[in-house]
Amino acid sequence: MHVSIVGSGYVGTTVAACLADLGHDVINIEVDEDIVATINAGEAPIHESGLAERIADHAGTRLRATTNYDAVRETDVTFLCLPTPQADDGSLDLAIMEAGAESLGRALAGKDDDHLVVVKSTVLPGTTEDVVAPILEAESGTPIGEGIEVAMNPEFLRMGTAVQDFLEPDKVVFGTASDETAAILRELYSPILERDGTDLVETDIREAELIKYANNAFLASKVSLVNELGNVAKAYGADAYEVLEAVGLDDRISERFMRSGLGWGGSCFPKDVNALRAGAREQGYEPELLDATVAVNDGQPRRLVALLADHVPLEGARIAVLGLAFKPGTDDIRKSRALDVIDALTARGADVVAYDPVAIENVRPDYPDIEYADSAEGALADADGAVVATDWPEFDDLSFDGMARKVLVDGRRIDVDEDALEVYEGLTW
Ligand SMILES: NC(=O)c1ccc[n+]([C@@H]2O[C@H](COP(=O)([O-])OP(=O)(O)OC[C@H]3O[C@@H](n4cnc5c(N)ncnc54)[C@H](O)[C@@H]3O)[C@@H](O)[C@H]2O)c1
Ligand SMILES: O=c1ccn([C@@H]2O[C@H](COP(=O)(O)OP(=O)(O)O[C@H]3O[C@H](CO)[C@@H](O)[C@H](O)[C@H]3O)[C@@H](O)[C@H]2O)c(=O)[nH]1
Repeated sequence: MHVSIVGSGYVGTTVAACLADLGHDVINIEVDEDIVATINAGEAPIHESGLAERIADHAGTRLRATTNYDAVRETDVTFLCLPTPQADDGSLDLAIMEAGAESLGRALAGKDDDHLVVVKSTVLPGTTEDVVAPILEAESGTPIGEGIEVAMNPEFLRMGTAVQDFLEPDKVVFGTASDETAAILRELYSPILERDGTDLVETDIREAELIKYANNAFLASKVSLVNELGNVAKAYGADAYEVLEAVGLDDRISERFMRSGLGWGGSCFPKDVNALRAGAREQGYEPELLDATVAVNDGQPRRLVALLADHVPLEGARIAVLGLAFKPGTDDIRKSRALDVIDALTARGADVVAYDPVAIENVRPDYPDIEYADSAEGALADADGAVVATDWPEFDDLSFDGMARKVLVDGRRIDVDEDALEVYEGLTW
């Protein structure tokens, strides 16, 4: 099929390269000229395992990129993969989606054959039908249902494993208003749907939109519950990891997403949980559990720093922060818990020396006054204490020999030789 993809960030680039790999003819429409040039040169604009090879294989043949929305006219289906950020008050900001829908609608004006517009961005229930569809209709002059159809197909990929998550998903969700539309999506996704292990969910548009939020709210709340149980375990002098490993053996609970510690960050959980909270309030419902999910998450960095302060007077102390990315395997620092740890340490007068294998340059502009080291051991040298904020595998089996005081507070349960330390404290164990 001929497919256009509007927005070529994490989701748009991954989906485009993977659909090209599945045999479709794909064009990315992107406002950033550097991204367009990078894709057309056969290179990946972001780092995701398996992405560069796919772009190199298909660029110039089945995969192209352009800044010109008119390219959608040569395609049958357009995916909107635009950002849906958080507004200052926590609610969902649809300005970029609206601008993209306007450009797309204008480009579709007078197109002869039928066109399907699929919202892949994470949007609250009603957005596709009540915001995107009316803009498309107004700008194209074509009534929805008479040449232009809309659908919603949320994306569940994780950063770091995006290509694999897209090609080998647990589930694919189609939110459509007609079986004809669902049939187009089934054809587009057919190799993925045919593999063992992919469940297909066909539902209405509103449900598809909410499935994405419910999924992220569930996972974020699971980690917050695990963290709350971890804090209780710590208060009792028990090891939360042993407790939760046993709890996870119950099929109804599952052993995945059970790592307690500093909590969740990233470009999705924080903004999506907040958008759902704001949306629920707008609908007249008080989302008390989701409020608590955020409150527990916000408390973890402060708890980590308070634990360290029990062992090291922080005023004037040299403290190593190991890990800056919001999780291992990425240089993304958006809403990383490590930044909250740095804020709490500097507020208490500590001198921070930070290390991360890939994320330092993303932190430096906003934190020009802290020190950066080029290895974990470099950060630990002469430090009066250290904290682990991201569970990079390279932090396993660290040497603490150079530390002024061998005090480590671990927010992520890395593998540590506790005997090599004067003090080792886990956040929840
Ligand atoms: N990143 C993830 O892991 C992930 C996973 C699932 C779903 N999502 C959701 O998918 C959506 C996109 O997320 P992302 O992480 O890919 O965002 P992103 O910020 O990485 O990429 C968005 C791209 O859109 C481009 N863009 C902005 N305005 C444009 C316009 N008018 N026309 C064309 N291009 C334009 C930007 O330049 C950017 O390259 C969001 O709703 C997000 O919540 C993200
Ligand atoms: O047991 C766990 C698991 C995760 N985390 C933290 O949770 C955050 C999110 O991790 P992860 O889900 O792996 O990262 P994302 O790439 O943000 O992916 C999430 O957000 C995406 C965007 O919506 C969705 O598509 C994915 O399904 C969803 O997992 C990170 O800070 C992790 O450190 C924990 O603290 N403990």
